[in-house]
Amino acid sequence: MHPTVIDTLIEARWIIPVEPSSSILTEHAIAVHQGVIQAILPIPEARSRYQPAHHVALKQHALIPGLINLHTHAAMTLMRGLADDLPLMTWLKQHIWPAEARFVDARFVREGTQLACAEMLKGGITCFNDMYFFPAAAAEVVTACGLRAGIGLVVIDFLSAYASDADDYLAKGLALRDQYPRHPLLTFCLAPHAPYSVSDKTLSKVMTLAEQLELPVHIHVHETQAEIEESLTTHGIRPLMRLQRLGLLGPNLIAAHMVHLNEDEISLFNQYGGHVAHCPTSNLKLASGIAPITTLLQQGVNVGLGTDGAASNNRLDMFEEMRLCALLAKGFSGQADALPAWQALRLATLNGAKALGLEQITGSLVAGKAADIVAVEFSELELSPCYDPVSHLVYTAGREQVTHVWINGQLLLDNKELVTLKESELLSHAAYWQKRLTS
Ligand SMILES: CSC[C@H]1O[C@@H](n2cnc3c(O)ncnc32)[C@H](O)[C@@H]1O
Ligand SMILES: [Zn+2]
Repeated sequence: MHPTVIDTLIEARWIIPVEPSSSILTEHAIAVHQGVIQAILPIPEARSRYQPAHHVALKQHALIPGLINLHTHAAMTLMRGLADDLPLMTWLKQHIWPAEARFVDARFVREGTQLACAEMLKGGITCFNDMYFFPAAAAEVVTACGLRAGIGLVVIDFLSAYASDADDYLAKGLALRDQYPRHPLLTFCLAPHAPYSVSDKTLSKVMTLAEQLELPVHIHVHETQAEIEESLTTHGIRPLMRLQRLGLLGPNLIAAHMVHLNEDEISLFNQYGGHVAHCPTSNLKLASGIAPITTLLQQGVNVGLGTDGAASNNRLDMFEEMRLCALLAKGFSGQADALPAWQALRLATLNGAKALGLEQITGSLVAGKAADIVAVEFSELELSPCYDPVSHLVYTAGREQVTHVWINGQLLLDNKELVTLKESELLSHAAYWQKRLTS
């Protein structure tokens, strides 16, 4: 029988598909053609069955599904370290929002998002769920770099350089979505910033549009105790109940943070089938608290992982989020098995894909899904010996060990070198913005 011609054959010491079972395949290869995983086979069988245009043999590596950053503000890389060691509301109102009012324009978002894409690619992130001003600039960057993204059609009830009022934000967002019909890498979410910054009237419009256009809704919710107290004072009701009253709870909701929740709220959120973007580092750094992830997972809520923006994390590093979420769940519950390594890996991959409605496309390595693949090298001293590669991935490895990244079958990180972005250009953009933000 003649071998089948394919684009790429990637051989590795281990393949960790994440689905359908928690199995680890040893000395296997992934056959990729036209952006799609064709098969995962033992290396000798793959070699005889396929004739690849590109053959990549990764002898000391594990292949994992691309990591999915379920909540970020990519362009905020340009504000990393601008204001640290502050609680959320002081950080936002006294530092970040004034800086955004002065400096954020389409160029800021383009160059900040490029910087974020570079950092995320180098750390094995293949897909991110973004929420920021000038989303057209982010969409342009994402498509040029070849990442996958959920672009937030942001709306907030204040004037910015991007839009004048809620209707203007929504009109601009919908026009952007119309520019990318059925794009292979871009999806769109309606992104009302938070219950405290978006009025009932605007949230109702978001709900109607989400239903009409079948769009997910991405929003910050119950991030701090102060948010809940302010809502009780202003609306006489907790934010989550307000979202329920406005019809926003449901399987299309991606709720970022969800730190302060009572038992009734967890059960209500679960009944509606919403998704949580857990951001453990940002929640610690802004002193917001620790989200009750073990309880959410026990109830059956789909929980993914996010970094939040680089100005509140300060890294866009999903290896760190995996490790931290597993450790916090143990410490918080007093149970060492509260969130095992396998589950942390699932949160960072398949659960993120589910939240974005992309579970048929990405989040695991199975035939028929897009080839969103990350290679992690295991030859460092601290990764030897290796009894369990998933244990090392979550508890020991870091983004420094990521060597190759494919998205939709396209090689975007080749032996730690970015293929579609120039690091020297990114550094000069960063220097430009540093000068502007400090002048
Ligand atoms: C209107 S664009 C998005 C908006 O969100 C701000 N932001 C960044 N991180 C957080 C966070 O953790 N909670 C709330 N808001 C956040 C960002 O600065 C933009 O203004
Ligand atoms: Zn955020």
